[in-house]
Amino acid sequence: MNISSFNALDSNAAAAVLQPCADIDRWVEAIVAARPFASANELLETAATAASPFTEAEIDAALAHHPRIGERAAGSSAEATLSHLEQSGLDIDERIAADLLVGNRAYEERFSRVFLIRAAGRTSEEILAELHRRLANDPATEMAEVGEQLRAIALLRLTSAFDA
Ligand SMILES: NC(=O)NC1=NC(=O)NC1=O
Repeated sequence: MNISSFNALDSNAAAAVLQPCADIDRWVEAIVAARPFASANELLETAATAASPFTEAEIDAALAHHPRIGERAAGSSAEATLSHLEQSGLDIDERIAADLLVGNRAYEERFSRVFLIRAAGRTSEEILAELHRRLANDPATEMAEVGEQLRAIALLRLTSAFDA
């Protein structure tokens, strides 16, 4: 989509473009309200600022839709399609899949939410190493890291939506 057609959308339609990037109403509404944008980059800057930080409540609500790393996103929603696309580049073999399953479970036990990481541009080994590293985080540190990953995924999704 180009920025001028995004500017011209009514608020609901504009929000529908943004929601699959991060299902956080405050964030979506802040970007919609900041229109018109002179460029896609201006939209991205607004989005980055509005996502710094996401609150714990916003993060936990948004994570409800993220599939586990290594698992196929359920359904055919825009968000599920994006998740699948982002994870399709992962070269997950038997061993890695087993280690991710164990690691995801341990992470969910410890932090009571799904392990979230920007998968695009990372190998499955890097993701497994990050999972093990972050498992050792204290809850507050990990909360901040999750927020950063959610922000990175949202901005990546926005960038491809506006081919910025
Ligand atoms: N649990 C996850 O990390 N999920 C995801 N990471 C991505 O980059 N896309 C996802 O859906």
